[in-house]
Amino acid sequence: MGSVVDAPVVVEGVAENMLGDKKVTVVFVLGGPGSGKGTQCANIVEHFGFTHLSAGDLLRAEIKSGSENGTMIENMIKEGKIVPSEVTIKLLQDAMIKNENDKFLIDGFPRNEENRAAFENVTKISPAFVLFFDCSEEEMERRLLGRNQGRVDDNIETIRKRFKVFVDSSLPVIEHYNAKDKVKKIDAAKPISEVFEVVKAIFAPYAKLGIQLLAPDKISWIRVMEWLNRDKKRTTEGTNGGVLSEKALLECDYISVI
Ligand SMILES: Nc1ncnc2c1ncn2[C@@H]1O[C@H](COP(=O)(O)OP(=O)(O)OP(=O)(O)O)[C@@H](O)[C@H]1O
Ligand SMILES: Nc1ccn([C@@H]2O[C@H](COP(=O)(O)O)[C@@H](O)[C@H]2O)c(=O)n1
Repeated sequence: MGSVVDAPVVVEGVAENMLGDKKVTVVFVLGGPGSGKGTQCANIVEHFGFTHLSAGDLLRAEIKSGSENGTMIENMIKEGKIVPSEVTIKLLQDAMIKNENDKFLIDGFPRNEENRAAFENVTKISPAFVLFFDCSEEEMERRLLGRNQGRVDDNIETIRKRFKVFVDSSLPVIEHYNAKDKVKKIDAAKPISEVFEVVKAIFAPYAKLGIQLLAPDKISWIRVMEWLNRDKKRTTEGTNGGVLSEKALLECDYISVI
């Protein structure tokens, strides 16, 4: 019996974009403060191999790093205001370039129309889709006041300001993508595990398959991985030099999909 490895499934029609020389798939994760974006992103990372980039976390790290923008960013966050786009976009872009992954969850961005337009102009990236965690202010307020992570903006005064910024500036971004049929709205008021069941169904095309080598003497992992990595569509060449589809590969007697 051979060993087990994760292999990606074919994802047809998913938007892929350019970041310098790098092709990436981006999902924007939006929703009000405390709607559960970060919590669900952690689940998606674990199950679907995305890299989570939280705009808020990147800005907080920038404050800690002692950067020249640190004081300005800290003041904006304390007031629940949106930091100028060029600052946040630079942080996101650098993080994507540095990371070897090609699938990113961008959480808490774009926060306003300026964020959105500037990101598209600078990176030429448009999202494959947008996850929108929909939750009442009453529930979000309860969660934020109970979060207990020492955040300077988790106090009732700043929370109210953040709710207003969300309604005035962030909802129009969601409406923009909704008009393009790119929004997947999720009822985020439910318990964490129930929300993730819905998220899971949305990300199903990105699921990883386990593959088991049944006859390691007849087929090597190197050969299988060569086939799977041949190109993005996972069309693969057979040993006879012809073209072997992924379906045929997965039906091969020497391997099984688990
Ligand atoms: N579905 C849920 N039900 C109850 N509590 C939740 C749920 N999802 C997240 N929480 C809790 O609510 C708090 C806020 O969640 P989280 O940090 O994921 O929200 P967020 O949308 O990322 O917030 P922010 O935009 O302020 O960063 C956390 O303490 C988290 O454990
Ligand atoms: N695109 C963004 C994202 C965040 N901010 C600022 O950070 C604060 C916290 O963001 P979270 O996503 O972690 O809740 C937010 O209130 C803004 O002040 C931003 O400016 N631009």
